[in-house]
Amino acid sequence: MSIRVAVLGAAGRMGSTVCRAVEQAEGLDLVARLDAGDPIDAEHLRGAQVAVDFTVPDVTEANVHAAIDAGCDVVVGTTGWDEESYGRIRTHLEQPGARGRAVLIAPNFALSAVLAMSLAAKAARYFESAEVIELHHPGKVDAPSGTAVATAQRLAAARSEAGLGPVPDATQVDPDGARGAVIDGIHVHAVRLRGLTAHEEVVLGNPGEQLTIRTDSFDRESFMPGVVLAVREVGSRPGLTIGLDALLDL
Ligand SMILES: NC(=O)C1=CN([C@@H]2O[C@H](COP(=O)(O)OP(=O)(O)OC[C@H]3O[C@@H](n4cnc5c(N)ncnc54)[C@H](OP(=O)(O)O)[C@@H]3O)[C@@H](O)[C@H]2O)C=CC1
Ligand SMILES: O=C(O)C1=N[C@H](C(=O)O)C[C@H](O)C1
Repeated sequence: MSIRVAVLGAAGRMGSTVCRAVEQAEGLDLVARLDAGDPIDAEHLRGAQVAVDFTVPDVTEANVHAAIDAGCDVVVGTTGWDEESYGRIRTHLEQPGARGRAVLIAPNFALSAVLAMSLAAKAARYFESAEVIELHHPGKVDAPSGTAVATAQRLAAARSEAGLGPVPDATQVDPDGARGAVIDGIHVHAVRLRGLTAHEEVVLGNPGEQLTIRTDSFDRESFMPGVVLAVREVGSRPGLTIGLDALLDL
């Protein structure tokens, strides 16, 4: 029996790639392509069991609530989530009408990026300094990337667990923000460049040495195995799952 899938943001860069991947995947059946202006309700979702959201940060949370209300499990790749919005999804999933429903939200579905984040978190405790540089296509609407935010949070958590203090930094004068965004104490730098797709470097430094962990998505194809895996698995994980790590046993 195939899993019926709806794609939200179906006309976008990721949504259109996801539509093709779902059409080609064994055991998945693409039943609805929704984009801006389309209501997200049972009628328009056309019997979908899983809705996949690759839209824009401003609307993704509302889409997920609507898809849950329409009886779907949801896989989300859109950025813009934080602890408060995760909390509202958890609360929604505890309501009687939504119990048993599942939502999986991942900042990055590419295997190389998921592994880079995991390796960086593992390495973080051994280095005095840590910074994140993310590099993307110039059509991206948000900065820093969701992946960079998640990476910085994981670096910070690993450092704190290991008892490390703040990263060394003598900067006192920086009127234009040249040191980048600071997320949980980790500096994050965003590059937007024609020709790029999605890339990230985590640089970790000690006296006399540096470890660089780099992930490159040259093509949106790189995200598809992770998205297809999430569509297949989400229904067996009721509640909210954040990140692909759990599905990969990392
Ligand atoms: N987790 C991951 O692995 C990845 C995540 N992303 C993230 O996915 C998101 C989408 O990226 P990308 O495809 O490049 O962006 P695009 O701008 O190419 O696509 C977004 C699409 O969503 C549509 N849209 C806007 N509002 C709604 C709505 N209310 N309901 C349904 N559709 C809507 C847009 O329509 P219109 O243009 O008409 O407004 C557009 O077609 C971003 O947040 C990005 O960071 C990207 C790559 C990988
Ligand atoms: O907008 C993109 O392209 C990407 N967005 C995600 C993010 O913000 O982390 C994932 C990937 O970096 C591509």
